[in-house]
Amino acid sequence: MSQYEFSIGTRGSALATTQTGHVAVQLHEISQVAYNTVLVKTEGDVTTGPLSQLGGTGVFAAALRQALLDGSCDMAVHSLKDLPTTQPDGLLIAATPQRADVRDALCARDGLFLAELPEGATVGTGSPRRKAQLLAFRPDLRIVDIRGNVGTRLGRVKGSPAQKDDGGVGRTAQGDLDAVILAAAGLERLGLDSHITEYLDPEIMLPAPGQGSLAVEVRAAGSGHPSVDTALETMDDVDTRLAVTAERALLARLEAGCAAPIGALATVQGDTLVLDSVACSPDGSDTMRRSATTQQLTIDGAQALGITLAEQLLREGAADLAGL
Ligand SMILES: NCc1[nH]cc(CCC(=O)O)c1CC(=O)O
Repeated sequence: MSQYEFSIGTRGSALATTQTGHVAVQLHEISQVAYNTVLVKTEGDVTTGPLSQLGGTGVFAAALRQALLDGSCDMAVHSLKDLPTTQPDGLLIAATPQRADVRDALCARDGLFLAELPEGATVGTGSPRRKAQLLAFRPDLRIVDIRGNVGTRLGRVKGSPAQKDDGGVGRTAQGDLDAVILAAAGLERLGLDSHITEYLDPEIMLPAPGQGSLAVEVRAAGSGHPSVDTALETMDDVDTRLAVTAERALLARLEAGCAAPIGALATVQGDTLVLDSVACSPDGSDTMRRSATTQQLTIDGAQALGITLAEQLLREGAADLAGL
């Protein structure tokens, strides 16, 4: 049985390899099955230019999914928020591990909070969702479209500390922005959370559907290793699964992708699943926040909740508002 091992695919970024490494180690510890890692290059990694203009959704996920389908690997670990809501034939999400911090994080110069940034301060983000919600709260801010990996983005902040051992934060000669916004989960997974100057309250900044959550995807027939399949079941977190199912159902019903100024966050509170959502005009001048709840704590119940809330948003004009 020495050849018995599973093969786990990952993108090459520091965030992707870190996330995949954690999942692989956990699966190995539960199943005692050995593993190997397969590096997969994706279009999102090689294309430069504004993220919001990259062709369609799923640039990060498509190549990983192809590697799964053609048998180059047995499972793939995705950031769920980068995963298109349409599930390809032949693949399924076998586990959504317990979710990390869902919030967006401000990484500002000089320890500043969002409310303390000076009039007209520059904030870097490539996300229309973050841009719109920032401007809704602080219309004076100047939002700068940036992209690149987490370390590159942190390096854009003025006076960001040069550290060789902090995950490759390349200090540009000096930063040019007052702040950037990144997902807290990614920063924490990379051990870079010391750069966070404020965890943004979801009342101000609703995260992307699926933010902070990983998805372990396998072929429909499973990973090919019964004890690894069992380990995947063990790793699946029910509350996370319910929450992200509701958030993604909302996104799918809105026919919106990760480039839309739409935020959503579901949480299990006792016996209730609460779904909060926001649709914004791209310039943040107009926002529509709506919430709904269900006591049906099942996948079907979560899906219905997302669809119901999306349909309410659409009835009230969210498609025109958010440019969907
Ligand atoms: N779009 C890139 C991406 N995909 C997942 C994360 C962070 C981790 C997560 O949200 O699970 C990030 C970076 C970011 O948005 O700051």
